[in-house]
Amino acid sequence: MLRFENVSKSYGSRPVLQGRTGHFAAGAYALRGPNGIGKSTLLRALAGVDEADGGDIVIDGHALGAQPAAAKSRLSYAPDECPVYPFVTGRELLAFVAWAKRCAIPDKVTHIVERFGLARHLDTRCGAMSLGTQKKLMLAAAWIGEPAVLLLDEPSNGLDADARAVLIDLLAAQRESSVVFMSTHDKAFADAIGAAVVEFETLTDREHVVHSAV
Ligand SMILES: Nc1ncnc2c1ncn2[C@@H]1O[C@H](COP(=O)(O)OP(=O)(O)OP(=O)(O)O)[C@@H](O)[C@H]1O
Repeated sequence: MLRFENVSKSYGSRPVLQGRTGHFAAGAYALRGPNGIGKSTLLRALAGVDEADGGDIVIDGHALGAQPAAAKSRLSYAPDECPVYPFVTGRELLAFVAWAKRCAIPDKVTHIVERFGLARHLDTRCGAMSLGTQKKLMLAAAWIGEPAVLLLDEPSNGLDADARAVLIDLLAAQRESSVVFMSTHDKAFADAIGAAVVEFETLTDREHVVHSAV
């Protein structure tokens, strides 16, 4: 479902990703590694948000380079910090994501919005939301479009205890049918989801990784 090979990325003359390779079947995976090693950079490259300099990325059978629209329609990405426009309301953000994915907002997302207690914030501008509320909104949006691959950057960061429990429940269910590939320093959260630990350093072309964690 998620396959990437020899992914590389530099910022200026500084290489951050070199030869990162991984194959992942449906399941949940907790990407671990020290601060600054490149986890967020890898997730952005896999999402096509920040284009890789080299390598191949395939999302649910679609090459991100050759078929970007098809590949992006099969993935969702929730960044750690929300790059949302401050003047857009929560409702407008969800509508925008649905428009970008050429689909309606599914009942499941409406249900997630309710479970996160987001309904009363939907007409608030994102810039006026707390960081935790913005985070919940971005996470709810990740369920739009029935993604085969969910790329989540530090998904438990900033969530209150109730929202964290809801997210654990959602991801534990989602891993049965999708790849949930998330960076996290939160071991208890990853364990509660039943996520397999993937050390960033092991994602190399020297050690060809094939993971299955359902
Ligand atoms: N847009 C950018 N421009 C220049 N350098 C960047 C940029 N984004 C990230 N970096 C650098 O790339 C390296 C990897 O950063 P990244 O955020 O991917 O690490 P990380 O493993 O996710 O860290 P953390 O665990 O702290 O979230 C860091 O040295 C960072 O300073």
